[in-house]
Amino acid sequence: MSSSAHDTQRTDDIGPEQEYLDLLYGRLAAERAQAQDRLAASLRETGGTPQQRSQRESASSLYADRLAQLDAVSEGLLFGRLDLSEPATRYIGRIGLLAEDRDADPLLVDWRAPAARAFYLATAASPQGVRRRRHIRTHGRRVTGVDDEVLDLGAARASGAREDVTGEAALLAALTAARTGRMRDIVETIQAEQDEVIRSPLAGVLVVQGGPGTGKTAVALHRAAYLLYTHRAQLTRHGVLVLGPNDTFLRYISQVLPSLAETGVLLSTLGGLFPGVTARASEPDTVAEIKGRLAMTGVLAAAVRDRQRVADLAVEVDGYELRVPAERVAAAREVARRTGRPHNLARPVFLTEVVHALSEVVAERIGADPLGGENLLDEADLAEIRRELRDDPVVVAAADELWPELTPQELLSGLYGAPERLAAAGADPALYRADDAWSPADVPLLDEAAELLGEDTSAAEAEAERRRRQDIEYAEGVLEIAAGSRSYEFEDEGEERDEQLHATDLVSASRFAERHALADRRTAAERAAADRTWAFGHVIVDEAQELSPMAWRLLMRRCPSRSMTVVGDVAQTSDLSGATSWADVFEPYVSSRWRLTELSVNYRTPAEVMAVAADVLAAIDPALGSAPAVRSAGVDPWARRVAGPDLAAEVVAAARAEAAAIGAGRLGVVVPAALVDELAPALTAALPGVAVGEQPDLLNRVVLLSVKQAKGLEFDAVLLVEPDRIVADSPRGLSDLYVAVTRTTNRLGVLHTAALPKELSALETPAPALSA
Ligand SMILES: Nc1ncnc2c1ncn2[C@@H]1O[C@H](COP(=O)(O)OP(=O)(O)OP(=O)(O)O)[C@@H](O)[C@H]1O
Repeated sequence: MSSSAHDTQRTDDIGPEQEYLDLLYGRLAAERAQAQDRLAASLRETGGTPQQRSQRESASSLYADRLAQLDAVSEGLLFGRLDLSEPATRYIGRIGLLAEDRDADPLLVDWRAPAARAFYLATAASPQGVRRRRHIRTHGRRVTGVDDEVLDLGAARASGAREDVTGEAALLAALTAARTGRMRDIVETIQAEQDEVIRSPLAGVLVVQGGPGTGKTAVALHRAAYLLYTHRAQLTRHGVLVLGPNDTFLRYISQVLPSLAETGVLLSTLGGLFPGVTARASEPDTVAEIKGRLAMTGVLAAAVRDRQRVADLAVEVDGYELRVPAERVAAAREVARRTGRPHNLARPVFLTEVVHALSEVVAERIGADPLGGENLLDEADLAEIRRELRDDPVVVAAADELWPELTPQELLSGLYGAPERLAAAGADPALYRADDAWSPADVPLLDEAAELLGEDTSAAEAEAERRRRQDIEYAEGVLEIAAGSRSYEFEDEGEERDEQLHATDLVSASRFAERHALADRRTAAERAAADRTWAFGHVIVDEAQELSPMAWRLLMRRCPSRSMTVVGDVAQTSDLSGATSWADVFEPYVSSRWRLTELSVNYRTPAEVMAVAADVLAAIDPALGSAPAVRSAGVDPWARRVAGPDLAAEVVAAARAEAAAIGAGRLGVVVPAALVDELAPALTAALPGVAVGEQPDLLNRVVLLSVKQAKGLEFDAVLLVEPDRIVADSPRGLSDLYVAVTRTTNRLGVLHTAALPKELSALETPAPALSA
């Protein structure tokens, strides 16, 4: 792709655009000052009815949000201008700014507003009322350049400009810029097919299938920003979840939404979706695959039933042994199970039944008529006996032995740690594990267990009530102190004194406690992160092909509205329990009511590398077509065979050369998982700033990582080591190889000690087209 006459860079237009940018920054500062004043005023106000208080709180959070928004866009505030045939001019930016005279046209149109859409969609063939589209490049508050496209079909044809790409020069600049280790937003150069996905309606399941580098991640994040803008009230209340494959990836994408002035989105991995558990342990892929099977629902249900035991129950109460036979315990269990309640909620029923049985034994012992008549105890006596038994810790402990209250963690570690429990639940013995380290594949199982066990919230409710009383007592104390200190503390401070007089004279302790109780100021995203049962307003899943059926089950529970955006590539699936067909994933939940859309252009990987990747893709599935690259890098990928003992030294030498070739960019050294530890010492000793480890820091210039870790990431250069082992390491090894070769934005080099996998044979003899 090259810049054309149709797409011109103009220097004489910088001055006027700079003036406009100055005007916008002036307006931004004024809006900021206004929001700050309003926030301060609303924070100063106190008192009023609960309704007034809550109105004030929402106003405060509105002003605080606006302030955060205005601060977030100080970089790259303005990036586009449309000259319309009406005639009129429209400036497009990261947020909208109104003129001081609110009736006048807005000074800046938010990129998500309908009025901005032509910026992304207008082409020479379909100009949508646009005469000229201008990309305005800025650095800080300075305009550094403008690129114009005149949307005139004749001119476009004459110049040979591409019609499938908008803002060619700006796009090219974005794509060839050195990577930084953090993904950047693409708001200035969103392409038409991406815009379509971003602005797709909120409802329903939207699946976005696309090859590597087609912008799936970028589009998913911009869609989150768009949906929050368009459905602000609804989505701020319920929250938006963005699910990514691992923590390194989440850090990689973490700047995109803040740079679009959106922060209320929960970014999480599957391992982070069970509050209170950090699930990062690794485990064999085969074990994770078993855990991901839908059959685990049956296993867990059986595991729960297995914890509801039947045996003779014997307790010593008041020096006497009371015994309930196993048959009676079995009957109690049956009554509790028949309630259909989850395990922990059915437990009180079981306890009641057991206590009933015990009370009969007691009644028999102390109330039996020695003359053989009716029992001497009446119903009130029996009720009293039952109450005492129920409160007796010995009785409760004995019942717990048979029907214990369980947390999901207790159920699961109890199951994994005992071969006999695994057998009783019909589970694969491979799930046996001695420690308690949770892996991401455990999270959907913990969630399933939580559903099966239910939570007895009565203790938590009692605790909440206790806290409320404590707060009131505390408030009473505060009021007393305030009353005492009034006379001397605020003598000369009229306003504050008034405020104190109100507090002590007019407000009861309970109202005071209520007013000063910490309001839940957390955002929906923060509250959602702490709440296992949170129902999100929208769920966005990236690298969705990797999720297991059990993981989908969890996600569907978190998204009862089924308002979801799912992006992925079934050709890149590496997890054994991942998906190879979207229909298989969604049909069980929404039957055929999901929409599939495809992204068709690869923005990341250059044509030279895609020529190699195409052979790998064909080996995965000949029916899959690869997305064509939007540009060439002008560098041929290379492969070099080296002797086994020299591998580490060769990797160091090649890494050094590649790092030098990319200047300020980033180099990814992608190796088979087993080689990471082996190569790390040599590489870190020889090159400064090499990142390696479970969560390597991508800001480093050189990163050593496995394919699994490299998923979703990109580097200016990729050095791929021992590709044959990557293929051999997993049944999905070819998909891993496909992921590895498509991580580069520019250069690809391969080092191998064994023969190259045949899918990379294009690297042995450079293809004629490339060597030309
Ligand atoms: N319209 C665009 N303008 C500028 N850059 C873009 C555009 N679309 C995509 N890109 C860039 O292309 C690269 C690849 O995008 P992204 O990571 O979203 O692709 P992906 O489809 O998720 O890839 P993969 O499946 O391989 O992980 C990123 O650097 C992204 O910023």
